[in-house]
Amino acid sequence: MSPEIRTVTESEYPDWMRALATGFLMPPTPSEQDLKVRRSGTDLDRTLGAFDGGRCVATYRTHPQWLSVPGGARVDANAITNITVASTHRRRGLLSRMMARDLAVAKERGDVVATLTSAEYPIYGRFGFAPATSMAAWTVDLPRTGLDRRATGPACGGRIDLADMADIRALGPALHERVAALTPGMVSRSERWWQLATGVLQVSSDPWTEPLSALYRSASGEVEGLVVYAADGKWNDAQQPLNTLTVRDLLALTPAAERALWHHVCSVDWATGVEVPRRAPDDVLPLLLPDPRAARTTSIIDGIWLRFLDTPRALAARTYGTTASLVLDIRDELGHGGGRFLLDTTPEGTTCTTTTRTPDLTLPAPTLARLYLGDESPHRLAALGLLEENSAGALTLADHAFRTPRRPWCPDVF
Ligand SMILES: CC(=O)SCCNC(=O)CCNC(=O)[C@H](O)C(C)(C)COP(=O)(O)OP(=O)(O)OC[C@H]1O[C@@H](n2cnc3c(N)ncnc32)[C@H](O)[C@@H]1OP(=O)(O)O
Repeated sequence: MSPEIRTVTESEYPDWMRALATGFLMPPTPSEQDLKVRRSGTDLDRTLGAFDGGRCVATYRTHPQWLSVPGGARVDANAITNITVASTHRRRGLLSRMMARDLAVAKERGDVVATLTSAEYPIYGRFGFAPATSMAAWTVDLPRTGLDRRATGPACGGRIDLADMADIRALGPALHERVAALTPGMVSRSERWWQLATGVLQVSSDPWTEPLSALYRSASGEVEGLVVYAADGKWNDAQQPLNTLTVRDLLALTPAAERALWHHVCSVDWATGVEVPRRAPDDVLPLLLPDPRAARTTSIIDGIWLRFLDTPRALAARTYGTTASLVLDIRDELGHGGGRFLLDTTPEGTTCTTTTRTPDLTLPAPTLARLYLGDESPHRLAALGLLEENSAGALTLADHAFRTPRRPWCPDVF
């Protein structure tokens, strides 16, 4: 008999957690404390398990989320996480069954998109997802930056103040929301997210050490940025400091804050390197340095993966770079996001409605997901055979409409 897929009950939760830890190749038995902390962040109504002979053999969980889109609006997202299938039950369709069930529920609930961050690239394309943001890892060779190490603070009238975790907890959430309104691709951070980031809640599988932090305040005293970083404490045999700082979070509301915070991190005594694991590929970091070659991108990978549940609402929620009228024929093999839509966007507003008009562009829903937040160029996607131009000029128009001045970015993995 094939395993039964259903929501998980309170008494089954420890078994579900054991299956999750096993699937992620972690020590399978969570401590009582870990169970308590993880349970407090789990909505059992949105937690699926597959059960075979009374044992949990697959896990799947979702939580509510908003996703920031170009122009600053937010769309409701079904954020998917904690997916595992036991090695004894892999490739028998369990993920496919859990995904089909959950996407239908999310659509019914009225979510506009589903989101996830993917453990491995090949898993989710078949379910209509595609990467909508990119994540770059940067490494900075501090002795080569050419920065004036005598400089002590921002030149623009603002100031940097050292902070502690209580400051970050108190001031971070509002700052994050303001930055998200300017940054397509960012997703909501719950109170729990801030508690985990600042050590109020801790789980042994993700050990937390208290980081260093600082705030940027504008000349008028307003908090416009924060940075959170940790040092690795390394020295060489000749008793010379060789610390590498790892930036856990850097949020900047204004260019002045962004410049000041990078300058601060790149000027800390004892530090010879800075690692920045999750930034946009077009981050201004290198160009802030007198020698931009001191900052290298060490990897660029996919960030947030997106699939449409309500395509017209998603398209109407964002703003566009130019006035455009485009008929998009969207193919979605699993349903939920397909159809032919007329996207009409003017400075006064945007509408997106079902139409029978001849299409200007034909594309699968995952291709639209790549375009949606502005990370990709329709011309590039057409060159890859992922998008078809049906009327002359439509590609160029779509390029001007969909691209954003700076690439979308999501600093979070969930
Ligand atoms: C959002 C997150 O939580 S990301 C974390 C995802 N989890 C993991 O990576 C943990 C380790 N991996 C696993 O637990 C499992 O391999 C899973 C969950 C990725 C896949 O579960 P399964 O039940 O084996 O998937 P299912 O049988 O439904 O596969 C459906 C299709 O996807 C393909 N597929 C599934 N996983 C993978 C993969 N990792 N790489 C490539 N193809 C894959 C299957 O081959 C199958 O293709 P087919 O229809 O052409 O035969």
